[in-house]
Amino acid sequence: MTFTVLSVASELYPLIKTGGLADVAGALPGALAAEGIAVHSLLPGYPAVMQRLEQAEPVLHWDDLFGGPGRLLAARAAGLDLFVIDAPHLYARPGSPYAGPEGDFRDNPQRFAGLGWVAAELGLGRLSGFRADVVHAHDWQAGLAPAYLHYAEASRPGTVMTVHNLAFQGQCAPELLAALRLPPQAWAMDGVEYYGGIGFLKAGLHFADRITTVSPSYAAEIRTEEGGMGLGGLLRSRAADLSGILNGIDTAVWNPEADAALPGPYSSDTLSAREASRAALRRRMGLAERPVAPLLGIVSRLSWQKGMDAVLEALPALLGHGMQLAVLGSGDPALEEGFAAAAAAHPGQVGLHRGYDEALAHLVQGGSDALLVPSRFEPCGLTQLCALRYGALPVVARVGGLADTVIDANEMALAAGVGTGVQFAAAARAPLEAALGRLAALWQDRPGWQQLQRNGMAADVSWRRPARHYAALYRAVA
Ligand SMILES: Nc1ncnc2c1ncn2[C@@H]1O[C@H](COP(=O)(O)OP(=O)(O)O[C@H]2O[C@H](CO)[C@@H](O)[C@H](O)[C@H]2O)[C@@H](O)[C@H]1O
Repeated sequence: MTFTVLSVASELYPLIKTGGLADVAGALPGALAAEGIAVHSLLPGYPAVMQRLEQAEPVLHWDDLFGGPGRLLAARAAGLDLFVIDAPHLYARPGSPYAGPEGDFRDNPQRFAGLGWVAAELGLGRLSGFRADVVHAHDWQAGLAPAYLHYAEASRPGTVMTVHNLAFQGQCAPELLAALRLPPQAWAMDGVEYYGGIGFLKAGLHFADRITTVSPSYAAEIRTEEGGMGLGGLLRSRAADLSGILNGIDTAVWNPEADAALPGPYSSDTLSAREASRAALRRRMGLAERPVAPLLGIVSRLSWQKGMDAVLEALPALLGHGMQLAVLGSGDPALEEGFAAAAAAHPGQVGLHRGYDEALAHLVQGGSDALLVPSRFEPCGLTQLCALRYGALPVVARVGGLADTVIDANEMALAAGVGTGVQFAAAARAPLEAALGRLAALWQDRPGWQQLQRNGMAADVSWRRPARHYAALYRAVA
């Protein structure tokens, strides 16, 4: 019989995406198919999702799904097998899946309890003809699924909880316990209680059979007091069940040899053809033609996590090396303003595109000489993987998945011919400045630089290896 996994996530590329979670949830099913694992993805029926469904068929109905009627649709879209929760009172809101103009939706606890509860229903076999061997919950939005499955006190599938970002934990008031269909005994340290409230991620981390996060280094970091962000103790107590599995990227979506967002294709054998992408990026970002020093790119949420304040602080040093900066991002208004001011003060040298633009993200990867990722913490990071594949040298903070995926071009690595980028100590001005100095020195040796590009482009950043790890984990918990 086919081994089946129910993947539960609040985002799924290409249907709905605010960050890397969507990329992972969208790419893993295809990669797992090669391992003989069939994945069905459960997600909320936001308008953007409902519009894209093919062959949607109602298969379950509830009169009261956390405040209104709901249906479960079995559907396909973008080559994925989906279960979509059609519950307009919870999900029929345009824009972000989490927030409106006034901030986070106040009923997010009910909205994502709905996601976890339907996951548990499916896991418990309520839909005839569907049986999951494993329920895989991603991030806090799916965190209650393992709790509902536990409290059902019935035969249940294995459960896996994956942390994509420990900073987002999903908490709500204790008074909601009954409204969220959690039994009274759930109100305990040994249950969903978390610092006096109900913790969605805490619940998932407590009840899931296995916990994963998206890199081995982050798996170690989150067991520390500081990296644990309040959950370090729990994660230490579950250390035996916690592992890190690196993310991959979809190498069909991210392929410089066939990318419609680039002016032309290139490969590691035809690096000179990359020039056209660099010229296009310069035009797009209003940057001067200036081949004397590397053009640095950023594709990022502009946030504290991503260390973008350090980039602004190190900007004089960056410009002092003659480097240029092309920034694609949005987020924290103060940081957006900071980069806008920098672009205004240094026309032709600093370019900014505020907002989210998928095609431009590809052009930044294809046109930059190096990609800056100075995160304070980074569970895995996907943009540095894209950079490796596109021949942009990743310049990354030595944290989490950035430390695990980029080989620092230090002397030994250069001598061994294995470097792929530059690492530096943390998201602070001085180490970043030092890293820029090293980058400028590497740039002086053009054949050496091209070797680093080729090393990066030869790295396997696909989902092949990670999918094997997930498959082994699933089979171990089923
Ligand atoms: N302005 C913009 N325009 C277009 N595209 C943009 C963009 N800004 C960001 N992106 C894209 O959004 C994704 C961001 O993914 P990341 O993994 O880098 O970070 P994120 O913090 O969202 O994910 C969290 O989950 C993922 C998945 O596990 C972890 O890798 C990560 O460390 C963790 O913080 C990438 O695909 C990137 O190209």
